[in-house]
Amino acid sequence: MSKLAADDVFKLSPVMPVVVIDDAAQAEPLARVLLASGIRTIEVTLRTDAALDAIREIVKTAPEMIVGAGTVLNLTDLEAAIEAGARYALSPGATPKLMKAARNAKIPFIPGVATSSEIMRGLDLGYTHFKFFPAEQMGGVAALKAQHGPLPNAKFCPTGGISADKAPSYLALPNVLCVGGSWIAPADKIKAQDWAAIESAAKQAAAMR
Ligand SMILES: O=C(O)C(=O)C[C@H](O)[C@H](O)COP(=O)(O)O
Repeated sequence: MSKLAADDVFKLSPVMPVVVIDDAAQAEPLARVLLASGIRTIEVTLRTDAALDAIREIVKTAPEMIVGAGTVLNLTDLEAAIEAGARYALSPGATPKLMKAARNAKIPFIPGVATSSEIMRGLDLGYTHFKFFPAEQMGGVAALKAQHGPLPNAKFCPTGGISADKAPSYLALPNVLCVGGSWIAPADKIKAQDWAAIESAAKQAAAMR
């Protein structure tokens, strides 16, 4: 399978659903309902014991879904994500060690940043695409607007505290290619298998931009 670029990842969908999956059996129906709603990608956070199995399950049962791994905190997580079949990896932050090593990885790695210095460290190492985390708490739309002046080459997927009503103002910014969030498929709705609620939020998200 050809390697995606970070730019390709950011252009898959205006909204990247960030999910916490407790039971890998929920992965296939979740991927199916997102695909049917027009969402082609999903970020499975490596926060649960079931996460890697959930990624494997999606790769096997819903191959049209482009699955990424979130909460990739170190090289061990990155290797595990690649082994499970993730097509990209994201982190809430990034250590210099992880950013340096991940440049040669088989999948694109998207570091998390919250300040100008963190963005500049990433740019120095050749990264241009970043997760802005936690977006709302770190200044939201106004902060990203301010970063665009001095750092126009940095592109962002803001994530953290974003909801359906807040997403459009992020997506209108020139340095934002997509937004991430758990509001499309929150953990309680996945657990309850409330696919109808997830479908309705996903359809609304797919139509944004
Ligand atoms: O686990 C990670 O890799 C993260 O970076 C954290 C998630 O992106 C946020 O937890 C998004 O969640 P909401 O704020 O509920 O939309």
